[in-house]
Amino acid sequence: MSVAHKQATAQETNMATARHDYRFRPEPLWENGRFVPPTIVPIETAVSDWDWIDWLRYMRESSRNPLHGVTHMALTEFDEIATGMGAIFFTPTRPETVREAFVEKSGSLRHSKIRNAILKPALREGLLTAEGERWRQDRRALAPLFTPRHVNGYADGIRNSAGPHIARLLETDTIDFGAAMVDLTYQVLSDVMFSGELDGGRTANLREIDRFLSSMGRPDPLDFTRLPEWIPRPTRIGRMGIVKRMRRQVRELAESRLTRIADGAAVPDDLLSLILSIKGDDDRPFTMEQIEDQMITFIAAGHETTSRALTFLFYLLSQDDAARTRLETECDALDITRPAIEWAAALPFTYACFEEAMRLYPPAPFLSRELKQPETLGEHDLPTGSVVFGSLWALHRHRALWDQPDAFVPERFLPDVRDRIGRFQYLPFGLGPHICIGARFAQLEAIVLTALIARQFRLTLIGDHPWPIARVTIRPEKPLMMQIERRSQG
Ligand code: HEM
Repeated sequence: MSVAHKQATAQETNMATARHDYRFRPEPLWENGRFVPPTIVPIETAVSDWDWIDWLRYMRESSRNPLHGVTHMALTEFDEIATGMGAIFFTPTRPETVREAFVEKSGSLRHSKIRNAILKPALREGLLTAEGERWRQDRRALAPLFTPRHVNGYADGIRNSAGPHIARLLETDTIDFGAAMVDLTYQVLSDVMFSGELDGGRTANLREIDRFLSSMGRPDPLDFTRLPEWIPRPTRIGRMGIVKRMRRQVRELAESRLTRIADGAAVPDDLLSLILSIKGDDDRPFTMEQIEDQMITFIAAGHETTSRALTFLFYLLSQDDAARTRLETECDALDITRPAIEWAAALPFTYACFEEAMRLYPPAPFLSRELKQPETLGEHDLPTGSVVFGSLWALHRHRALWDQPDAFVPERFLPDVRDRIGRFQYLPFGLGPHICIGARFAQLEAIVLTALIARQFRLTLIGDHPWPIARVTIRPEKPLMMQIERRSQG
């Protein structure tokens, strides 16, 4: 019996007697020789059949875990439209409609209120949250920092930074692997972007960032209403202290760098120095506010995403011996004296595993927008204010787009068959004008870190299977406990 069928049966039983059981958690299983990790069981009834109790429960559960907001209909049919609580919600899942909405007609979209409510208090006018002319100018100014030439230049920096951090983090018997990956990607980013000067490598800072991101990423129930953004959200009160402290640290570092530059002293050749040297459209350098916003944004957008992808990748490998052996064999054969930029080409299966992990657990799962003018998307005429919800979770697991949609099948991403996957059905880095500016950096970093870890260590799950929960990123709900076995000297 397929997972979808099994889950459907469980649901039907529930539906006969009660409302949707948001607490139901299926067991992991093997299906047609493939590992299927436990995953969210979506609500089956059509939104049009819901009464206000269904809506209240849906809002409460979606606030606790936004993955519960993805309905069975979104996973099985194309372009779900729902009306409720005075708003229209449109979830494009036909790849052509996804392209139409986020590329061709992206000019009709703005970031949604809920996205702004979650991200803006901390990121202010950083690239992830800015819009209109401000965003256009900043994107143009920052784009050169992420060209292939620049990112390739970071490759050996990533590799040199990662080695000692991996040794420090994984030289132990058991570990919360998710936390270790957050630590690792933060340290690598901090080294490459700020030459490790941001916090002098203090993990206290890291813990704060982690706490801040996990609290920031949870929508407040009031975010689902039409109440204006300036009305304080109860669950967000008290979180801003962390943001203020981080901003102060970032400003102090930027100011001390600027002083050193003005004094003619040598400064590290890193991303911060580049940000401090770029000029906007008006030929002026970024203001201190802009620098703070962009640096906080790069920290927030740049380390958690990659760490989640690695966390789920190593979890999936820990369950699939054949895939793990193949990946280890490939990584063992790698000549690590070669420049890191050449590694990806030598590791096609490893890269396929990374892509498949991001299909099953897209680190940034939702592209949340609303219409700023009436627009036709797919077959629907939508009024101003309609929510356009790009659900990478639904797209990546859509029953009509993927074979064995919930199973771990890395081979589908191998180079000889990769082009069978439609351009607009797999979008871990988003699409359109707001496509991830750091994608190339993340791909490079992920392959380097995966190869270095897999050559030296083997991880075995010793605790519960991870239950995916969406905050800003998809993360395991509880610590992902792994046993570590040393394989080689690296
Ligand atoms: C596996 C790692 C990553 C994933 C899956 C990822 C995913 C995404 C996605 C889906 C978006 C689009 C959001 C939207 O349209 O609402 C995005 C935007 C963005 N990402 Fe990433 N990201 C990753 C790594 C990074 C890194 C390493 C950086 C920087 C160093 C970064 C910086 C940004 C920024 C600044 C934006 C906003 C772009 C704009 O609106 O112009 N990301 N990312």
